[in-house]
Amino acid sequence: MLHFQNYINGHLVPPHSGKYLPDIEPATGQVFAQIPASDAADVALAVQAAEAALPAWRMLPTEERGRLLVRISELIERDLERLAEAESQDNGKPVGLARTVDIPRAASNFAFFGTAAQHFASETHFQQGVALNYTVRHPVGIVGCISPWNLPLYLFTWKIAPALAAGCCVVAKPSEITPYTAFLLSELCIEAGLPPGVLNIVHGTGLAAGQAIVEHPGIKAISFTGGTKTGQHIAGTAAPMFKKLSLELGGKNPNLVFADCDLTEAVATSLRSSFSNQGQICLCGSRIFIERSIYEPFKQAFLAGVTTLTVGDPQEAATKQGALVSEAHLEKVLSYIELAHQEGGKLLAGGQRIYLSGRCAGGYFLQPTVFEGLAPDCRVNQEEIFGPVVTLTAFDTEEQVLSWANSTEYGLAATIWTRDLNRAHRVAHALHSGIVWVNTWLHRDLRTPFGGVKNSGVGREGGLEALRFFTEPQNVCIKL
Ligand SMILES: NC(=O)C1=CN([C@@H]2O[C@H](COP(=O)(O)OP(=O)(O)OC[C@H]3O[C@@H](n4cnc5c(N)ncnc54)[C@H](O)[C@@H]3O)[C@@H](O)[C@H]2O)C=CC1
Ligand SMILES: O=C(O)/C=C/C=C(\O)C(=O)O
Repeated sequence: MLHFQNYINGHLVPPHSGKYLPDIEPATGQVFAQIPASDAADVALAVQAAEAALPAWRMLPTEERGRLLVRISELIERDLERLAEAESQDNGKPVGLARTVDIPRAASNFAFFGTAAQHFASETHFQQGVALNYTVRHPVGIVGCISPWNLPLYLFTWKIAPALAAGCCVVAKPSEITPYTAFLLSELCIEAGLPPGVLNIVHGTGLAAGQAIVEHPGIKAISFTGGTKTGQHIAGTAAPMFKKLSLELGGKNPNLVFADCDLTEAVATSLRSSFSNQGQICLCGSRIFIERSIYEPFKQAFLAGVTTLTVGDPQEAATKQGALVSEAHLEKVLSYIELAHQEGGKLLAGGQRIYLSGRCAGGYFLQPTVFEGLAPDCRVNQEEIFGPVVTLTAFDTEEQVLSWANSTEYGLAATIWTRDLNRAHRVAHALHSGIVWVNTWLHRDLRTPFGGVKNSGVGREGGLEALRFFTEPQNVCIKL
């Protein structure tokens, strides 16, 4: 049985309470590790360590901070295979996905922000003969980074790397459901020579460790990715304390397929945007709207594609769909499948839990599921399911599909499939969505602003936006 520890003040330490929580492998349903059940006492120690480390870290030349981040990135690349296997075991995702997407992206996050900070310039405002204003961007101080279970190391490092690059010290908490790679990261930070206290990783539940991070008065900003309800709760605690907040929350993303698209490409990418990571990505396109004249050909090709998505042991190379992250999450997704039936949906594919044999007999597997015939305003088409369940709906006009696409409380990402450039721009601008992809999906350039509107969040991550979030601008005005 593995035993993970907290990473506080440069050391791997047990939780103050001495208590541990079980970490379950979703593919088997078996406990494979114990994780610290940390609480406010551990968070207080982490903040103390961060406070001690902050003066030296913020004064370190940007290039030197960058060198350390690039070193961590290199160590992640060196350990790619081990990290990918750990991620797959902890999360249930196919190991091939962890190897090609999750872990390389975690390495890129550190390499990108290690160098991006060196290109982060501040503004001057010159009034001829009157005054010169210049802006200095100071690190916010100690910041809290709280991440979810769906892309564990990918999203954990997406927050930590810019915070460190900006000169902040960090108290971070990975999801208690997928803590493994965050623990391995602490070992790599020690090996890289990151000064003690600069990054502290506290494991435990949201209610104990997470809440303590949000409530600690020494922590000046919170960067959070997770469920919209949790984000709302965090904002309720942090906003009255005047903490800076970056919230990346849920999505119910529309995928708009126009008749003039490249159908083969649209189908292939829609299969990915529907079912990658078992549909557990906030960017997945769970509502597919297809122009009526190509509805049938799209549907037939899409359903043929679904039959190729082998569900199986995440460790096996042939597996395209692994396990859902937990039994509770599987139950939640199954309850939406039941709801889809009640709301009058016609099941086109999947819809059932899968019971594998052998090693994975106790795992949380679900068939990729497709419905049609559901009203755009029904609960299944309005609420975030966060699993391998999508709906197909035919539309007649651009106006109609836009009103359906914009009809949810979310506004994270949207995809448009068309060869008409004018339409692509027009529809993109009319979508209430932080991110719009045209003829692609999850094409990422780490310099771009990342985040949503409406209940999908507050603020933006990525590139300069992240560096701005982790710094406070100070204006200095000199009379000329
Ligand atoms: N936007 C996204 O990408 C994600 C959305 N979700 C959605 O949220 C639903 C619930 O999933 P959960 O695992 O419960 O996600 P969650 O939002 O509860 O968990 C995300 C992180 O927040 C922490 N947390 C929970 N309560 C907290 C609190 N009071 N203070 C501080 N930190 C806290 C958790 O420990 C975890 O590290 C999912 O079914 C899915 O619909 C879940 C994960 C990611
Ligand atoms: O930054 C990305 O490329 C993806 C981010 C995905 C999420 O925030 C999510 O699924 O929660």
